[in-house]
Amino acid sequence: MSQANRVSGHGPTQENNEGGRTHGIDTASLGRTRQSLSMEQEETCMEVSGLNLYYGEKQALNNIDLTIPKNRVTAFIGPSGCGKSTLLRSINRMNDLVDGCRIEGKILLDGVDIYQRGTDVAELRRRVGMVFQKPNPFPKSIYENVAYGLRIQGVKNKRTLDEVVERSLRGAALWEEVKDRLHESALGMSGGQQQRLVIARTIAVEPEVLLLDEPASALDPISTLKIEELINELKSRYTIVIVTHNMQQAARVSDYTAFMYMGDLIEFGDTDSLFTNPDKKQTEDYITGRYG
Ligand SMILES: Nc1ncnc2c1ncn2[C@@H]1O[C@H](COP(=O)(O)OP(=O)(O)OP(=O)(O)O)[C@@H](O)[C@H]1O
Repeated sequence: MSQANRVSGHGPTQENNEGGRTHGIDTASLGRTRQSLSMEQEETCMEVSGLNLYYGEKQALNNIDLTIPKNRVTAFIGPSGCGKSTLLRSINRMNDLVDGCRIEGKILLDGVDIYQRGTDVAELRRRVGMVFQKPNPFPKSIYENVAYGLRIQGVKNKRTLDEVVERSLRGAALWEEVKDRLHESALGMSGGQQQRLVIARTIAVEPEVLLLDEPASALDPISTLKIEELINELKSRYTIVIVTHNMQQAARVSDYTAFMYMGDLIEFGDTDSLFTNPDKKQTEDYITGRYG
């Protein structure tokens, strides 16, 4: 058992690890070198505490407590309807836009409750950017898509805009593919390129956190791989939270994983431990494909 599998909070007794390949998830072929992870050693980026969320009468999240570590990738997994997207959208208050949605509890960003009265929600969404399942570039040029957030902030200087556009496109691993057609419509790009463009647009305004809601589920396998590689590169600069239906993907890209079921956070831990030696029976049933 690796060091990563001995992190506190996971019982050592379950006999379910067969030489690195457990529950159908091949943790030995994660495509990157795992470092030993322990929440005790992580810097906190965000802290969710006592979060209850209701859509009208229906409660969708039940008393969620979760610490999101800085400059790591945290994955939310669980069967359809368990509340992954709802929790993700709570982290930058996207649920404010849903009629009848009500929350109790706190979500701290750098120690400050994002739900406290007087929070500048537009500024919060700049700091906590979001990328959705379906790429949603604006019907504008590639350049203008990336420059959009700065233009909204009133930046007019061409040199500044050029620099940010190039830096963001490089950051999203897209520059080489588009540098000769920056002024062509973004709608002419492939789906995978569009999704990386949306990531470039999001990082152009220098967020601290990137929320990714199934960012590769509408993409082909090669584009998916590019997004996964990009996530691995971006985490040195950003805290990333990803919702994914794909457990292999969660195992490949994330450092920490939260397993949710029917609005509850069942288990949270470092990804290797959660997939190879889960604490809870419900987690084990899910990752072995018994439901979901
Ligand atoms: N806008 C909404 N209004 C009412 N109920 C909603 C709304 N959005 C989600 N729900 C309900 O909240 C629960 C959690 O939904 P959510 O989309 O967060 O789950 P999920 O785990 O992300 O699901 P999936 O994997 O299918 O996307 C579900 O019962 C869903 O029907």
